[in-house]
Amino acid sequence: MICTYSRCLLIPFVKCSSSVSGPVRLLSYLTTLMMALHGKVALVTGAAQGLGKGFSEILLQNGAKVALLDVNEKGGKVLKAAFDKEYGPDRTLLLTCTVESEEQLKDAFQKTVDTFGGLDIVCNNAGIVNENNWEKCVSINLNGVVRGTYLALQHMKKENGGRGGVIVNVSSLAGLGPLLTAPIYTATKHGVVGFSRAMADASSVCDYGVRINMLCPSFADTSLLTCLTSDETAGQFISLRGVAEKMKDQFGVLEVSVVAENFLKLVTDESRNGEALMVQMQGASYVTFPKMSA
Ligand SMILES: NC(=O)C1=CN([C@@H]2O[C@H](COP(=O)(O)OP(=O)(O)OC[C@H]3O[C@@H](n4cnc5c(N)ncnc54)[C@H](O)[C@@H]3O)[C@@H](O)[C@H]2O)C=CC1
Ligand SMILES: CC/C=C\CC(=O)/C=C/C=C\C=C\C=C\[C@@H](O)[C@@H](O)C/C=C\CCC(=O)O
Repeated sequence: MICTYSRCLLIPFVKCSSSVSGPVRLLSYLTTLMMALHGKVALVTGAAQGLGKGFSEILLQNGAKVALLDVNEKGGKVLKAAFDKEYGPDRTLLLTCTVESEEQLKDAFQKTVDTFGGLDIVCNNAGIVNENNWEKCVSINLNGVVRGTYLALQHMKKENGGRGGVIVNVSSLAGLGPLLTAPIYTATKHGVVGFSRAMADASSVCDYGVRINMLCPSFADTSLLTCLTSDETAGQFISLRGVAEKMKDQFGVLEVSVVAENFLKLVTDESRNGEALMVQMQGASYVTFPKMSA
């Protein structure tokens, strides 16, 4: 499959451990050179587990170098060790930080650029469900995405000497329609969609050279799903636990790899800007938003 992103082949990653012979290692090296994202630098927030881990892995499999940002230092170290073994120690950079802190996130972006020499792909993925501590949910899910988008543009937009590139902000199906069991979560994800669409239009008009898209998955097989029915995070909506469970059964639960494959489409398809890709069990489709009058 020829990918327009860099006119290279999107080919299955040849797994290569350190114990294999020279020719195989050479093949692995040549394969990496042919990868669609070879030479690209990516940054993923919330990378230590779940969807962020899946996004980071598919970026590595396609040749990118990846900065792994997460507040969970222990989880990040476990993932970094696994990626070092699979892809080599120079392909990833682990940075422990919270997206709630301007200072920490700014420092992480700078360390990424200083280490890898630039920035081409940013995935603002970190997110939580907490209808109890709803201010924290807004702070991470919406404010964190705004912060990560602005910091990404500082480094990526052409007027700043950046290389351009793509930002994928992770929303949800709950960013397109109301999830009655989690109204604050719904609000944050709707906010991610509205903000990202406006920023994509601004980027186009101002010629930043940066595409900004949204990923809107349905329920996916990660630890976040436990928040649907947990007293601590469901808050006053715990009485709707049954409704949440029924919705999950009706919508089904996506494999992380399926969400990651659709994430890669938003990264590599240079025709997409300001678009929301909905990922559901029955497949993925781009959202058609209502046209406003001129
Ligand atoms: N799992 C699902 O059903 C769906 C998830 N999403 C979204 O996907 C994104 C990832 O969610 P999952 O992987 O499912 O959750 P997860 O809970 O498995 O992983 C979230 C990651 O983000 C990190 N994180 C949390 N707060 C952070 C902060 N303040 N700063 C930095 N890192 C932080 C966590 O440590 C964790 O590694 C979220 O934005 C979520 O809203 C969207 C649709 C469906
Ligand atoms: C509490 C959050 C739990 C897990 C993370 C997450 O984001 C899961 C979201 C899963 C499903 C949300 C569904 C929302 C559905 C309703 O809003 C309906 O209005 C359907 C909305 C869009 C459907 C698109 C379509 O098929 O037309």
